Amino acid sequence: MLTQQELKQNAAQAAVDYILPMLRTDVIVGVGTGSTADLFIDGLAMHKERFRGAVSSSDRSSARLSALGVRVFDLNDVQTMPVYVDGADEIDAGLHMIKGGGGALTREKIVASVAERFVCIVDESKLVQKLGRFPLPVEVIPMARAAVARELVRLGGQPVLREGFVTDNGCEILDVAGLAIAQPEQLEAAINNIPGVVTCGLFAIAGADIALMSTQDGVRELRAPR
Ligand SMILES: O=C(CO)[C@H](O)[C@H](O)COP(=O)(O)O
Repeated sequence: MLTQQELKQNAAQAAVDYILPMLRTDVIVGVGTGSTADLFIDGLAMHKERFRGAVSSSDRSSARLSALGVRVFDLNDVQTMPVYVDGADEIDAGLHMIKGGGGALTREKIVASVAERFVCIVDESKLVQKLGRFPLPVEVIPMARAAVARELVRLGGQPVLREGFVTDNGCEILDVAGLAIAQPEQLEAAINNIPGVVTCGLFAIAGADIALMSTQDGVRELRAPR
């Protein structure tokens, strides 16, 4: 029986194997944030001579990449990336995700939007029939925290401020429990439209293109049905 850590390691290694054919000395790789992404960074860094560098979605991942000798680029200096690799807190069969457990959701959405392909690395515990068991992180401008929270209650959620946490963008996170996420694209748009919301952790309008999901029987490749 593989532990969750071993499952994460297998998903991360599968992503390294998946992107190896894309690496060239002018290629920049998009890199996510979290414990699974950390394992991907460690594996990726072993091939650092084969690609130019990385754009990361958090100060934490940038520090890990730099410490392992991978050059970290500012997204403003990068026009294209073949791939963005990141974990998720939940993923459904349509490859819609909830992300932001680590608080990096906004930069994750930005870097992913520039990359040609989003490869999600998860262990099978993250696969759900319907998103919403994991409280949805919503990054908010601090002065709008209470106003946004009232709107989230109107949408049926129970927002809780992530105490003592400030994002890399100097903002706050509301973790919203109790949302029935029947239509993830519509809910993502509705929440992102609330004044004061920087972004929400639903990645549904643009979900993952491929998920490498590790199971007790090996890594399964899931593709978005679009
Ligand atoms: O969205 C994220 C961070 O903001 C992570 O991808 C998500 O929280 C999954 O993390 P882990 O791989 O540690 O389970």
